[in-house]
Amino acid sequence: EQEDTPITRFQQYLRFKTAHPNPNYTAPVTFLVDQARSINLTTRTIEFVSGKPVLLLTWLGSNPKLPSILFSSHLDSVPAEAEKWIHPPFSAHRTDDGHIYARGAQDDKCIGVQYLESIRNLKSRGFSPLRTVHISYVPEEEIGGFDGMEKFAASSDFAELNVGFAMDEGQASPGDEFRVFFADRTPWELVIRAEGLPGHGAKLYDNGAMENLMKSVELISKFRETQFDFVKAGKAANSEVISVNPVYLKAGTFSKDGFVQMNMQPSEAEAGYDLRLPPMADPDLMKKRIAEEWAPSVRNMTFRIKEKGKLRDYLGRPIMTPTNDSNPWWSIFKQAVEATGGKLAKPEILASTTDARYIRGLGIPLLGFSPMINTPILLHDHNEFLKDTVFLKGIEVYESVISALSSFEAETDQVI
Ligand code: MET
Ligand SMILES: [Zn+2]
Ligand SMILES: [Zn+2]
Repeated sequence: EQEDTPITRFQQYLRFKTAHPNPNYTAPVTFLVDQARSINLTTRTIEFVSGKPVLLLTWLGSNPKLPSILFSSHLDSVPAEAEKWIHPPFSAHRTDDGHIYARGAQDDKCIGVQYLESIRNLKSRGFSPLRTVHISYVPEEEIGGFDGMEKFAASSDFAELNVGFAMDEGQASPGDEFRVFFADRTPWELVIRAEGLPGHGAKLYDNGAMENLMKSVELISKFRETQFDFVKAGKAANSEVISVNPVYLKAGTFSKDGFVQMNMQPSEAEAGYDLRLPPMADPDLMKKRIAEEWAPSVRNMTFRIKEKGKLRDYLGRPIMTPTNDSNPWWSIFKQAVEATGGKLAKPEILASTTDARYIRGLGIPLLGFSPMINTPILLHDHNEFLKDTVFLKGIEVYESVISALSSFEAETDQVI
């Protein structure tokens, strides 16, 4: 018979095949509901979009009138190329030295289970919260959160939770200080496209689609380099500059079965980019540069931007959570981490993007935090793993954080 411990429960959760493009949401939700019931949390599943459940767990506080605390994580994962891993990505294989390999081990199934395990421990010690504690498990984060947190955060169900402070995923720390994030960069999907006359493969002529696309690709690479130079010179963190990385190229005279006519210069060419803007960036300036330099109509070019989030909240402020004494939640959080013997690194902007932006966008303070120290940053990489001891330490950290935050007495009705 298999033992039932925090580690085996983590492994069980890791084994659900939650990778896009076909994440299994049913099985992990059933598992989490069982776990939640075993420690007497109330459970509720809301489907804003059919087949894409949001699971909400609640631990009622003794003063439910006070604003509540929300801990969130996402159910889904990015794909994994199984054959390139040393252990299958949904095996949750645990090596003799305690490394647990799985897609999602760091991003972000660890926190999903740690929230529950820490509440299990707090309950067994007889702790009861003053403020209500909610835990949410949301779908679709890895493809933008549109059918997940975006809809949940905009719903009356969410408003009724009266959330005063929230936490969501962060990132591993290779050093021995925990990392904490007060803002995310905003993602844009950028597609630039060129059209031109097709031509014989042997002909030199101007304004072909490929020619024009390649010119833009070069310009974008140069811009990328200038941003990266700031990072390399130590003048800015990765997350403080604008990143623009090519993710696909599409051109060529192809037949349906993949045959390419090598002596044709094609009439259409397209490139896709992942572009991320830090909260202080000027989106209009970026759009101007794209329109005038990267996809100018004089070179027969067009572009599309899909903005997967806003840079400003409803009051027009950059979407950021204060990490100083003006934010009492920050001080409580910091002390709670330090009470476990942990140290916090200087708060950062997250280079990638999480569902946090939808909650911060409502004016609710939120910190991104995944308690993993002395751990290489492996999210979205091959061989993602988390060490068992690091996972267990994280449970202890959340016990401290959840008990401290949920015991905070002051009314905090003002928007921070
Ligand atoms: C692009 S929306 C966010 C999806 C994912 N978390 C990322 O940062 O890429
Ligand atoms: Zn994530
Ligand atoms: Zn991710």
